[in-house]
Amino acid sequence: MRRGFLNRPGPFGSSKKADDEDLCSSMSKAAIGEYLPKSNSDAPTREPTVPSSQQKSKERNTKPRSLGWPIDTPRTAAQVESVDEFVAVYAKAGSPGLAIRGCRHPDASPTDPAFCAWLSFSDVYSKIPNIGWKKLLSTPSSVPYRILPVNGAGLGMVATRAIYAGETINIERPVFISPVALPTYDNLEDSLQDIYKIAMGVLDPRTVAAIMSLSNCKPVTKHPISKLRGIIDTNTLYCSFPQSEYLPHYGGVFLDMSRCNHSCIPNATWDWDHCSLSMQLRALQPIREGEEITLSYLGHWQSRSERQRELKTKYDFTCTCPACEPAVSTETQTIASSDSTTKSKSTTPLSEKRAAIAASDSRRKIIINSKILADALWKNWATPTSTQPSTKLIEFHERILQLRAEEGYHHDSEDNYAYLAHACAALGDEQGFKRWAKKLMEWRAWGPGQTGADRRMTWKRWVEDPTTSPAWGLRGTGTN
Ligand SMILES: C[S@@+](CC[C@H](N)C(=O)[O-])C[C@H]1O[C@@H](n2cnc3c(N)ncnc32)[C@H](O)[C@@H]1O
Repeated sequence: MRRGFLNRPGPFGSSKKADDEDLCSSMSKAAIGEYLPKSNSDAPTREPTVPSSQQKSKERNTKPRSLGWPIDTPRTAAQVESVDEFVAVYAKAGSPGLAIRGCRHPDASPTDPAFCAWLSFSDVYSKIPNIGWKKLLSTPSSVPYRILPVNGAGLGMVATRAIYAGETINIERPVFISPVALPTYDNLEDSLQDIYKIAMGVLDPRTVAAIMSLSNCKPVTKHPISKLRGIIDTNTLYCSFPQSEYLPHYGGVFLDMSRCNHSCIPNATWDWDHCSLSMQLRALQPIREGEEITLSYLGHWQSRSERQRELKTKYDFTCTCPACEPAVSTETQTIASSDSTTKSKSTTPLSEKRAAIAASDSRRKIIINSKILADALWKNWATPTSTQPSTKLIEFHERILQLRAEEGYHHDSEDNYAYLAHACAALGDEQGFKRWAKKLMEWRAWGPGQTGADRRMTWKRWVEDPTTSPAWGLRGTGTN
């Protein structure tokens, strides 16, 4: 057997945070460099090698404490990008075998059709007991959407009533789960044929028919599994199983959520809950009745040309969302088409469009860079010895909130809200802390399941008594 590599990247494929980080490394940090220390004299004073007991006590008080969710959350292992990387992580995981599990409810018999066929590495499989998956209890009482034809994009998910920002639109289980990368034989399709046949065999034939009716953007060959493979590649949403240290990356196919089309300014996002094996679809913006519900298939902040390239390669379409095709003003269009002399002097629709795209690319670059710089800035600012002005951190995150809003992202700024709340706490500003923390909690981004409930409870406790929050008084002006 040659150890090969089947990788299914995409939204639909890769960890959102990992995507963001990859992008960061290739971009200039100049745009927000002004917020970072310019020289050593700006840096916090270093602790002596052998601290006195007084210094030790000061160190205890100033030692960085975890800021909790959404800033300090465990990261999943990095996505593998090449055959060599996959071979290495696969070996580290102990070269686990593949297992096919039919996921059933506890009251189903082992011969009943499964609601999901789960192709899993044995390292995950052995850690999750096959005792049956409880019925999903928390699905919204009436789903606020229908799957309908959408102009130029096949079928899509369309809102049947107004949906508020942060609202859970749907909670759904996948019908098929598979690792995003697999060891393969020389011929990929031959090696997958038996596996896919067994996997489809554990499902109800109606579920298999529904899977086979999903969209396929890949070429279909004569091979019996070519179409199914294309459907899986087109429709998987990223799911992770942190039970595996090295191979946590999986993709799930969903009968409804996989119908969501892409926008570079999406109005919805998804959160995976590995404990209940379910995906939550959540509104990022208020959505009007009749409006299409969209997801981003990409890490959010690439430039337009990078986005277009990736969408064409992976999903075979050209994006025409407002970020990719910004509207030009009718006034300029009229001038351009009716008066050729004025045209040469005024802004043409094309130059206006180019300028709008360049402005959007530049905002996105600053936003993505701010994500990596935020941690360094916090560490530099949130200490009594910092020489940074007390307003610096607040200005930084308020500026990012403004840029995000200009890009059409008005609500989903949980990291910025959290940093702003912690900055107020560091300055001993109780009201400021409560204001930003409440904004974070109103936004309801804590995610599904027990993890989400724990995150919410932590912030609720901090809001009740901001002096218990981790950053309280770190700038030395609070009660600490
Ligand atoms: C995951 S499916 C989405 C549902 C699909 N439209 C359907 O009919 O089932 C991804 C495919 O939908 C289409 N698609 C998604 N977003 C699109 C967009 N913004 N514009 C045009 N086509 C899009 C592309 O064909 C893409 O390969």
